Amino acid sequence: MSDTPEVEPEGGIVAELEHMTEAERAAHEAEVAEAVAPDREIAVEVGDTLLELRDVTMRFGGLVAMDSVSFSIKRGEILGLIGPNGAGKTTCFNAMTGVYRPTSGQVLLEDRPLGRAKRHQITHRGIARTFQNIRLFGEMTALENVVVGADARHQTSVVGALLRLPRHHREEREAIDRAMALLEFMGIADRAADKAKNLPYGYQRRLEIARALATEPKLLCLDEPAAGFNPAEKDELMGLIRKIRDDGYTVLLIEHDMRLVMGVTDRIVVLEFGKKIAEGLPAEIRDNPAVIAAYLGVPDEEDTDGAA
Ligand SMILES: Nc1ncnc2c1ncn2[C@@H]1O[C@H](COP(=O)(O)OP(=O)(O)OP(=O)(O)O)[C@@H](O)[C@H]1O
Repeated sequence: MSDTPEVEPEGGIVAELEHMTEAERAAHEAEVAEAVAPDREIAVEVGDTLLELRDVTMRFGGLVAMDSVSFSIKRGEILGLIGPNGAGKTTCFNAMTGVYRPTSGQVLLEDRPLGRAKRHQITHRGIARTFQNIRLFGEMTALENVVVGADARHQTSVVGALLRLPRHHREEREAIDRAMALLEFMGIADRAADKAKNLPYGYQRRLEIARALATEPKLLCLDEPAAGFNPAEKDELMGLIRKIRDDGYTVLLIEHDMRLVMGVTDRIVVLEFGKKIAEGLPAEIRDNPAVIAAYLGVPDEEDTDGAA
């Protein structure tokens, strides 16, 4: 982030796409997918535990936002984290990403406790997240926002950047190429050169995801990515989340829209008043009496959407 380059999108990539044959386009899409998931061996180990919460408790004064919560996320899965408002879902993300340190209990990534690791160290270890309220650099272009995300992975030092050493140049070029591939993967490459603040809302949400992916995370945590979306946009987002997983990423999803959650997740963990009340396959969760009771009297998602 010390030396954010002036970033120009690759010459006419979107225009080029329009003139491609079907075969050329398929080959190009495969290239994009390859660029988006550079660490393909992650897919080989699908099923191992990637992240584990062990009896995590999070207190704020007298309020217990998480009460001895335990669950794990397996590599290659899409895990849903649901629960009524105030159940502790975002607190759970915050405890996993170094925003808060658990009052007690442990978060382990690949069997190693996160311990006292700071946010940037946790990003380096492989956890990336988006936020309920969009947090982009509004004055930067879409492409620059993603390049800044990729900066978290750079090897070169500040001195290297200041002296414009060849290694710095190479990394800068690679970061721009990968950022462009990420924008394309998320379907927003046509606005790469626009300032983030001028992008339509749906583009901003997808840009947040592209930026999180730029850090090459082992685990991508999405906090209500469909907030404010209409049904068609939600369907598109479901497709994107599946595509991200199919590219070898593991996804943890907080979402209020039950149709989206049931339609895209492999497993679901349910919180209520800071406690885990259920865990299982979407069909099991849908029929679980404790879950149904937790949601009774809670406004329908159609009413709460857009409020985030
Ligand atoms: N920094 C904080 N200080 C005090 N209380 C907090 C803090 N962060 C969260 N809480 C409280 O912890 C509880 C859980 O909040 P959290 O935001 O995790 O719920 P949530 O399940 O994400 O809710 P929503 O669906 O509304 O986003 C709430 O009662 C909230 O007020």
